Order: sequence, then structure tokens, then C-alpha cells
Amino acid sequence: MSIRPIYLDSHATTPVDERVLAAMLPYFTQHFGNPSSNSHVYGWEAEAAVKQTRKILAEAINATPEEIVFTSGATEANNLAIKGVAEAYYQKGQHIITVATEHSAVIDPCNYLKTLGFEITILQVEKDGIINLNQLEKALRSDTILVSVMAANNEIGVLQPLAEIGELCRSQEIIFHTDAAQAIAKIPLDVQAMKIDLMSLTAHKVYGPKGIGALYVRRRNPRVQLAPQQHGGGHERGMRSGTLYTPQIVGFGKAVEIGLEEQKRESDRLTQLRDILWKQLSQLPGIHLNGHPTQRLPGNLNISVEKVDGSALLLGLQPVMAVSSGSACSSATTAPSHVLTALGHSEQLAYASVRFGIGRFNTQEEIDRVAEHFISTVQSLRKQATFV
Ligand SMILES: Cc1ncc(COP(=O)(O)O)c(C=O)c1O
Ligand code: FES
Repeated sequence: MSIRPIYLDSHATTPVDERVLAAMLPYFTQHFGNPSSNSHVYGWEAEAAVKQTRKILAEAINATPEEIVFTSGATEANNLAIKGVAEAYYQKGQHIITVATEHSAVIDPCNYLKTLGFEITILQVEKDGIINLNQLEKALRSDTILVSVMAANNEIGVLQPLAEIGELCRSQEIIFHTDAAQAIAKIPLDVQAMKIDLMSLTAHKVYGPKGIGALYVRRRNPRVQLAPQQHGGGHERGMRSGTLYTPQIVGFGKAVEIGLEEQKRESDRLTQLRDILWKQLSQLPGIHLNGHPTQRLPGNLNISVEKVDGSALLLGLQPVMAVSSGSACSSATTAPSHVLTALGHSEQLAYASVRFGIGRFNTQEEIDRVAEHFISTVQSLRKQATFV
């Protein structure tokens, strides 16, 4: 087998942990029942497994199992949260607030609602990628029905001040949604302490399978109403119809369980690897760290490099490392990342940017090899450029 590049794109997705796969396998064949079948043991087994994941997810965020609604991922959870609130609270108001650096799975549903007559306020961020709470407070209005601010950014890893945002929203009785796709099991999350009403989750960024996620929907103090966006058999208490995908749900639960058990150790290790990588790369002149230096995900490093062409840089890195210059879904477009331009970078600098997502299976040796190749690639590109 040919040597494959070192995988450093953990924000796009992560491999399924072997322990997760082992937990899932029996649910494809032996325990294949439909969790909604309540007249026989096949259904009961599947239902018990689904219940177990609900419990794990609920405990992970300090919610109750009845507040977890399974979806196909965070994209669907975001759509259900945003469009579901818009439809259910239409009489109360039609104003929604979100942030310029959100994932397209939040921005696009908001843009869609705009075509239906909703008013969307898009908050800008500070140079470090964090929102300004005074600006948020000023943007809140009596007809604001929803504030959607992500927990951890998928490009620059920046963590938003969830507890402060929750406090502001709760004091004015406005629903607070957070997209925690990149955050679950990586940083502490607590829907009570942070006063979060809706939270989107996904399994495939924490070594679980793709195609499974969940939306936390607050049931008490206050109870959040949601208009379903998919109608059918009335699964998930009517909020999301469709037969539950038991093996994926089992994998989701196992992945989060492992993530929580290993959170502290893993986060220390990834922070250390990330800092070592930055220490080596920052020896290059004209290199910038994007996003807040410490308020960020442990495994995230996002940098911009001066005086090199972005696509030439990625091409030069490709044989040794699998990295990206932005989010996975937008890696096919040549436009500069909307997240980096929101930080106030010039378009040219935003182009020559690299996102490193260090994960559970990366080693110190890999990081050293990556740093070495990165530095020599930049140096040789710069040398070539001087002869053009
Ligand atoms: C912040 C954020 N939100 C939403 C998503 C979409 O999640 P999913 O792939 O589960 O639909 C992603 C994945 O890239 C993400 O990083
Ligand atoms: S998978 Fe993250 S941007 Fe699409």
C-alpha cells in the first residue's frame, strides 16, 4: 500500500474509533429490530439501545433523555432548530440574530427565512473571532425570537462565551440555540449553567459514524416549541419522523461516552501537540495565527501565510499531510473563507491559509514531520517567487 498523507483534518470528520465500531456491529445483524416495534423482543432490544444513547447524550450536556431528538446530523439539527422556531414563534416576532462566522448550516437556513420575510441580524466578530457581547445586547429587540451562536468554530476553533450569551437571552426571554457540532465531548457543555435552549450535535467529529446527530430541545423553564420540518410516523415526539437508525445511534452514544471519559487527557495532549506545531511554524517570518490564541478547541490551529499562493501551498503540502484551507463543504470553491474574511483579513491572506485539525490518533512524530515539511514548502515557494 502506498504511504498516505498524515490525516490532520479532524474538523471535517474523524475516523470511527474501533471501540465505537465494535459496539455498532451487532445492531446491523443480530439486534436489527425497529425501536418503534413494541410487540416483540427485537423492537425492545433496539429501543433499549436507543434509550441508552439518549441517556449518555443527556448526561453529556446536563439535559434529560426526553429532550434529545435524533437527526441525521448537525445540518438537520440546525435546520430543525432555526426553521422550527421561526415557524412556531411567527406570531411573537420575525427577527433572528446570528453571527458572520457561523457554519453554512446556520447561515443558509437564516438566509432562506429572509426570503420568507424574516429579518436577520448578522453580528460581526472581533479580530480574535469572538463576538462582542455589547453588540449582541444592542441587537436584541422585542420581536427577536432566536439567537443562534455556535459553541466552537469549525475553521478557527474559537469558543464563544455561551454562558454570557445564555444569560443575556434568558433575561429577555429569547430562545438561545447553539451549534455544538465541533464541541460535543471536547469541551464542557452544560445547558442549565449556560442557559441554552436548543443545541445541535453530531457524531462524526468525535470518532462516531457519519449521518447521525441530535437536537437538544429544552422542555422546562422554558419549554421550547418547535414546528417539525419532517412529517410522518410521529417519531421523536412528533418533532422528527423517520425510523431511528439504531446502529448509528449506538455508535453516537459510544463515541460520546469515550470522548467524555478521555476528555481531560485528550484535551491536554492535543493542546500540547497544537502548541508544539505552532511553536515550530511560527519561526517562519510572515505567519499569522487566526482566532483567539487560547479560547479555542484543543486540536485546532489555523494560520495564514504571507507571500505564498494559497493553492500552490496546499498542493505542496498534499503528499505529506491531509489539511484544508477552510471547511470541507467549501473546499471546492475558490472564494476566500467567510470566516477568515470576517476576522478582517485581506482576501489574499485569507487564501493562503491552512487549517490543522489534530485528533485522537495523531502522534508527536507526525507533528514534527508535518512542521518540517510545512516550513520547507513555504521556503521553497517563496524562493521560486523571487525568481518570477
Ligand atoms: C460547526 C458545524 N456545524 C454543522 C456541521 C454539519 O454537521 P453534519 O455533517 O453532521 O451535518 C459541521 C460539520 O462540518 C460543523 O462543523
Ligand atoms: S463538513 Fe463542515 S463544512 Fe461541511
